Amino acid sequence: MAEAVLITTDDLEPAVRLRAAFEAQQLRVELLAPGESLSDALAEPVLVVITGGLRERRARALITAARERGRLPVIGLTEPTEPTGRDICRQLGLSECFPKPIEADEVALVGKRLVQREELREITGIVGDTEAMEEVLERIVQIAPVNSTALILGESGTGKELVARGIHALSPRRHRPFIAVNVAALPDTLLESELFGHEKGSFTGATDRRKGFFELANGGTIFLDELGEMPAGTQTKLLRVLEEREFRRVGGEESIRVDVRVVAATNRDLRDQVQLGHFRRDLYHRLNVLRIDLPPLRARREDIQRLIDRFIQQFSAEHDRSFVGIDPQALQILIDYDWPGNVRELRNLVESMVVLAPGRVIRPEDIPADVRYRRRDSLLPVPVTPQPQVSSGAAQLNSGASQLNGGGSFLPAAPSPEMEFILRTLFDLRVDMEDLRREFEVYRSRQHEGGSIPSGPLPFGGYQPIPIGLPVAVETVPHEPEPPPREEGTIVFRPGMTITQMEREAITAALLHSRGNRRRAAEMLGMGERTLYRKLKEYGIEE
Ligand SMILES: Nc1ncnc2c1ncn2[C@@H]1O[C@H](COP(=O)(O)OP(=O)(O)OP(=O)(O)O)[C@@H](O)[C@H]1O
Repeated sequence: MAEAVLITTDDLEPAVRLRAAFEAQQLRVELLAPGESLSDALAEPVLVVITGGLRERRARALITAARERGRLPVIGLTEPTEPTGRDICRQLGLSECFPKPIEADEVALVGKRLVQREELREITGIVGDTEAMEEVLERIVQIAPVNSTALILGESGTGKELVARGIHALSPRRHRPFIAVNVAALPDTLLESELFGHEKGSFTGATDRRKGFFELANGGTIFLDELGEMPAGTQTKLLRVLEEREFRRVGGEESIRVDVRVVAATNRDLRDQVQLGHFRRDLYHRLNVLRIDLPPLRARREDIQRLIDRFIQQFSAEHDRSFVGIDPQALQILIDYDWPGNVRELRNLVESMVVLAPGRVIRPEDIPADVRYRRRDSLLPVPVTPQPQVSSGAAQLNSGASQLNGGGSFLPAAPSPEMEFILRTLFDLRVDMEDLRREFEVYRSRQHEGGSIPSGPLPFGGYQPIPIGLPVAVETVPHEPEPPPREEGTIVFRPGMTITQMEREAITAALLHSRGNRRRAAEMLGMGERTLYRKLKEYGIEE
């Protein structure tokens, strides 16, 4: 069935002008006569425009029917005498409102963008209804049709590649190749030849002439992920491609011209990299023309439930499991968690729970301990022994901090002020002890290295105590004990840990030990750099 914008004829004059304006935007239009509903339309609606009587029964029925169809956007035209504005618009369940008399071209432009936003969600699978994500989608729609370079900034796992794919998919280049290159995953020695190709014999192993990604992407888009990791020599060559649209293959003399749109992304602060002299200032300015900032997941917690629903649906189908959803308490734990690995971490977690959870609903006990223990708003790292009967003396102490759920396990609730005071004091004490212990170890290791022993007081101040109110947990659920704090370069085995969890620990420890140097970390772990890179992504490990 063809797709069309449905315009009601409640007010015929603007309806006719809007039809012409939408058609000028290459969108088909169908007029909906008074009394006709969405199901009377011959075409599949992609947008509904209600030209009058917004508070009347028919308009309300159309809005409800649009909602029932998922995400069908609705624009409403308000009378000059009617109140208008974003709040009114939301109250009425409309995507956008325009007061009469309207500027038909403006309404059609906004309408087209709404249609494209939904198209974008469908093509890329981007989930997010928060204002921050709506803005991101709007930016993609604006940026897509032009040819300029685009820069996407955001923490790892926030969806930068999805956005880059969205820009390509809505652009006139969409029928040409989209090539994604992860700059950090390629060793420096190979990067240039992978990007720009090489001539036969240009280096050991170059047995043939080979085209690089820029040539392969000709006419399309190249996505350079983790651009902040690009070595200086390659940055210079990239700048030349951006400015002159040409380059030479490694070991080649001939200049090759290409028509490639560059979309770059990084999770590093490129301005800092410029200040530190690690990134070319001119390249930064060349790239920073059109920019999209992706918010971390913890800054848009309202999207978490939608993402979980989407991933449960997706992975239940993929793994042939009949999952129906998530228990409200489990959902709250996931909403409260800080998601350092962002959407990727959430996606991986939901997949593992869909595969491993015994029931058809994700329950709090299906959530791995490390996620439950790092809850944003929990209070303390003190495990409280669970009390099976709430009537005992110990349980009374506990009762302010927990409530019994239907399944018989204790769930954290706000502790009483006395309880909170006691637990906070214990926590402070623990932090102080931890600081003392670390300071003492530094002192002792200096002594060991034969360095001068400070005669004054011990060098306090080198460590940041953990601020109160940060992710620490009062754990009253009768499960795993609280994991002991990690020391730099130490892997702690806890009973119940899986090989995967051990591997995650080992990778984190190796990175700490190598101060973030991936190559050294990979060597220590006896794995290839690419494998390490893949695992960092898989486990959502932040460096
Ligand atoms: N808004 C979103 N809706 C649905 N899925 C998402 C969203 N954001 C990210 N994802 C999913 O999370 C995973 C990571 O996304 P993506 O690779 O685009 O992140 P990234 O920011 O490019 O990460 P990195 O910086 O590590 O390369 C992918 O599986 C992607 O499909």
